[in-house]
Amino acid sequence: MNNLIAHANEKIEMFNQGIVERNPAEYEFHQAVREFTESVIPFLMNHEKYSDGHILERMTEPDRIVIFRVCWENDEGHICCNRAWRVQFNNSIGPYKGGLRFHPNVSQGVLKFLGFEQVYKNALTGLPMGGAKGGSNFDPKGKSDREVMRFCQSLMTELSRHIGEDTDIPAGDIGVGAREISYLFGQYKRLNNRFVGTLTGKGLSFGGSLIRAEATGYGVVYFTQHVLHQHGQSFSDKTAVISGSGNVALFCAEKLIHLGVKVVTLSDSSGFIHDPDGIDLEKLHWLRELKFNKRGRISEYAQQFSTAKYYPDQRPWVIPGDMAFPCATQNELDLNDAKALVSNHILVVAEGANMPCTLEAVRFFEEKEVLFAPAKAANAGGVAVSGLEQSQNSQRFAWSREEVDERLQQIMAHIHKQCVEYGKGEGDTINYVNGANIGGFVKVAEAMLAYGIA
Ligand SMILES: NC(=O)C1=CN([C@@H]2O[C@H](COP(=O)(O)OP(=O)(O)OC[C@H]3O[C@@H](n4cnc5c(N)ncnc54)[C@H](OP(=O)(O)O)[C@@H]3O)[C@@H](O)[C@H]2O)C=CC1
Ligand SMILES: N=C(CCC(=O)O)C(=O)O
Repeated sequence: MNNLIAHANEKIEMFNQGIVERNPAEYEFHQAVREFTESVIPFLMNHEKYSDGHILERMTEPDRIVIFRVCWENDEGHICCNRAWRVQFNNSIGPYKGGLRFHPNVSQGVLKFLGFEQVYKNALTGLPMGGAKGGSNFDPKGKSDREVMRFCQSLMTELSRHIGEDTDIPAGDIGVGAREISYLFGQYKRLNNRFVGTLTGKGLSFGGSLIRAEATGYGVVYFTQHVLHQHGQSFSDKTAVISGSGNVALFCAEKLIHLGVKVVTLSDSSGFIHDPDGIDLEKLHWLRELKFNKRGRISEYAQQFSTAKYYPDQRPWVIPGDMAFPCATQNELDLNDAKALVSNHILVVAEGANMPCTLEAVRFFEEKEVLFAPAKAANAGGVAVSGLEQSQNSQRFAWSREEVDERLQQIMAHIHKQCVEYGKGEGDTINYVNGANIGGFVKVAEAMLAYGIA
């Protein structure tokens, strides 16, 4: 057995050395591929059918990357210039599908990690969706609505050449919410004179789906329920620490509160608030108004509610809780944060954000037998309901809130089932990282091998 493990580790190191050489300085992409191959290469060694065909080399090379300039005029009449990308990673099982991110730290390497993760996340949903990701280094923070509109219209003028309802369907992500999707879709419709579902996360009056805004946050909670149930646990009498205060974090908090969980933290890029009494639905409603409409800062919560305290320039993982939901951004929870959570007897960590835990943190949770729900399984609810939005658009019929939520719950249950099937370890243990990576891999690999050398 030790020889087998040594051989697998040697193959993993050799493959990832090639990834680093072929993709210089794209550190987030290296990290995503390393985590994936640490699950898949040992699986390949026991499944000959996948080991030829150069499958991993092909899977870790995007089909194409479009990179383009976006020029726009600010409110002072000055010309501004940003860079944008669309990484169309893999459409083996369906048209490219994935979000658009507007943030100053967006780079090709970040979007390749996001696009790569999206391929296997989308595969786990069971819906016909390939993987892609796009975005720009444009910072929507502090911009007027008109400036955001001008930027979105300029970006879509180029992006529309590369997308379509059967080609590539973008959606939201960090910095791309309802406002941005509306400007992008309006420009796409104008340029093409076609009203088709080429973006998801649209407004309800123009083809959007009920529950899409809530879907990622709700889905993380549904998935976590399955993980706890699988291990004889439940949400009863539990406390949750959450990071972020955007689309994913606020609806994760909402669903947890609905299910009786005490939510005690939320954060943004300036710091976090701790409310020991718990964030209730009334406080959450105030927060949604603050974040989505007034575009305020989380620090204002502590000014509004005297039970809460604001911690500038810190992350919430020092606050004791049973469950941690990182819902902000990549690598926001490192080894020191993981040690703090374990010292406070954390029971489960569920990733609402994409790759929020560093590899060292994930390995530490594994070593300490913390229940760990990885992003490509736990946060797939958003893209799943995006897929359901496409289904509704195709049939030109909208389902009720209950119908969409029921389908979302079924999809999250299906994802959990695949994780159990492919993640079974010794005894009754389940490695959800292996389960998600291998479950996603198998579906994509079957299609790629069937196509031959393509
Ligand atoms: N939207 C979706 O459908 C899905 C999103 N995700 C992932 O969930 C995460 C959050 O996305 P979403 O809620 O949509 O985005 P939002 O823009 O709505 O919210 C992002 C939140 O994260 C915080 N944040 C962003 N960058 C940083 C940073 N560098 N350091 C600390 N905090 C940061 C923001 O704070 P501030 O306001 O200060 O910037 C904000 O509170 C991302 O990883 C995204 O990829 C995953 C699946 C689906
Ligand atoms: N940002 C998203 C949602 C993508 C989508 O809905 O197409 C993600 O899954 O990371």
